[in-house]
Amino acid sequence: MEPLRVALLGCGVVGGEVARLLTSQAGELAARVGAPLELVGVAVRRAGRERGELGFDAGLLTTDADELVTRADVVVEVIGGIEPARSLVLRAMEHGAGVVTANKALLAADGPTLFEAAAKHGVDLYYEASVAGAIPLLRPLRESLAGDRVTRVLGIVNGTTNYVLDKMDSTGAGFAEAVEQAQALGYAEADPTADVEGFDAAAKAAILASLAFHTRVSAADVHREGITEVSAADVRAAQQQGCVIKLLAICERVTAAAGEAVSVRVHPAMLPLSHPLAQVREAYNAVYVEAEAAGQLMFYGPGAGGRPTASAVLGDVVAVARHRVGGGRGPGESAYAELPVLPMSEVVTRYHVRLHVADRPGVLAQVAGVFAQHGVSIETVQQRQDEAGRAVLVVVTHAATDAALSTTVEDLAELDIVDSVAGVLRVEGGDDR
Ligand SMILES: NC(=O)C1=CN([C@@H]2O[C@H](COP(=O)(O)OP(=O)(O)OC[C@H]3O[C@@H](n4cnc5c(N)ncnc54)[C@H](O)[C@@H]3O)[C@@H](O)[C@H]2O)C=CC1
Ligand SMILES: N[C@@H](CC=O)C(=O)O
Ligand code: NA
Repeated sequence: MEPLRVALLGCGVVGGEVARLLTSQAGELAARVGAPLELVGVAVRRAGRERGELGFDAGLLTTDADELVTRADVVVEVIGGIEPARSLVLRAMEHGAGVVTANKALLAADGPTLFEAAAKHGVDLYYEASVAGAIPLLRPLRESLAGDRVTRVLGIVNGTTNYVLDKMDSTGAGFAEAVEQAQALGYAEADPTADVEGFDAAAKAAILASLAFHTRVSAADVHREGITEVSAADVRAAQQQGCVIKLLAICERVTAAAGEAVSVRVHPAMLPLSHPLAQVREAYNAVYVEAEAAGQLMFYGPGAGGRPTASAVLGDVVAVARHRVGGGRGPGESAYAELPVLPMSEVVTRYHVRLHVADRPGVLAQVAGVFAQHGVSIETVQQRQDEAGRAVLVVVTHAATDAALSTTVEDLAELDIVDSVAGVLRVEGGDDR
């Protein structure tokens, strides 16, 4: 059988490992595909850079990615970002190549353009590595659950922020120090702002919601909050409550006034220690998928890092290559449901509110009154003293709309007896969620 030509775009953390695995496992991959996979070129940004041990012939390096994509059967895009990745992927498809990408930013920004191009040119588009690294998650959603009705996807989908929050919680590490460690371990994006500000998780949430609900959801549709506002005091407050703070991606099918809709959000949230997601450490990811017939499924594993991510990329390369050998194509875009995306203000959540208050009679009644005015029911209230001897009131609410909760907090801040709102965090994983 003629070899299948594989072109690799990008040779960084993920690309370097993809090249190594393609070369070191060549024999087994050929047996699984039914034809050898021949690495025909590796596009890099700069020629002549010191790259250490490559694991493949240095003569394959090229700075002409435009040319490389015209002479491949399978193009692997692991450059990241929107351009030139998008133009290269589209050019590869025009020239008849199947595409494998790990690029969630591109898929969440302009997925429909890529799917339409793949359909037009009759080629595959696979992207398992784009969400939750090595964990097989997109293929289960695209294929295994295609006969079911998914109602909810909830999980930790960013390794860097989970690593940072875990280190802050377990070792008391500072935020900046933990981010640097995550970068050194190859978990963070080229610009770690994408991780800590929640952009990476929001892109992944958009991809998950699109697949789960057969609806186009882009990154711009996702309510996004990162972890930069999470303080050491928040982490301690969560611990006092028997909780941890995690950055969660939550995609839900909801019934709104106007009919069925989806809500898609990424934000830090307190989770009780008894919740399985609370036990997810370091850069691991874990995602719950709830479907009407299947019930609750959980996917867990390494969500970031060069080698685990390369595993998912290689799995996709094998899938595309098998189609080239045996015929057939992977699933295309499924967006027939066209459900509207619910604004965050209408989403139902719970809050944990920490207030620095005057320590005198009547304070509790005034605070409770503000919650009542907004129709927000209180689950628990505790008063304690912080390290500086100030009175701290900790209120945990029942579920209410996000709009009601945020106006409640605004009005609390206006009360004379409230010195400051010390922290506000959403709470997930309780009995009513
Ligand atoms: N690192 C990880 O844990 C994971 C990364 N990903 C995704 O994989 C992709 C790659 O990520 P990393 O390997 O971590 O990034 P990286 O920054 O280590 O590698 C990207 C490489 O592409 C090169 N590049 C930039 N422009 C180029 C161009 N025009 N032509 C050729 N090469 C060019 C850069 O010089 C760099 O070496 C991104 O889309 C990222 O979001 C997905 C899952 C996990
Ligand atoms: N930067 C990302 C890499 C994987 O997608 C993360 O930290 O999860
Ligand atoms: Na994955």
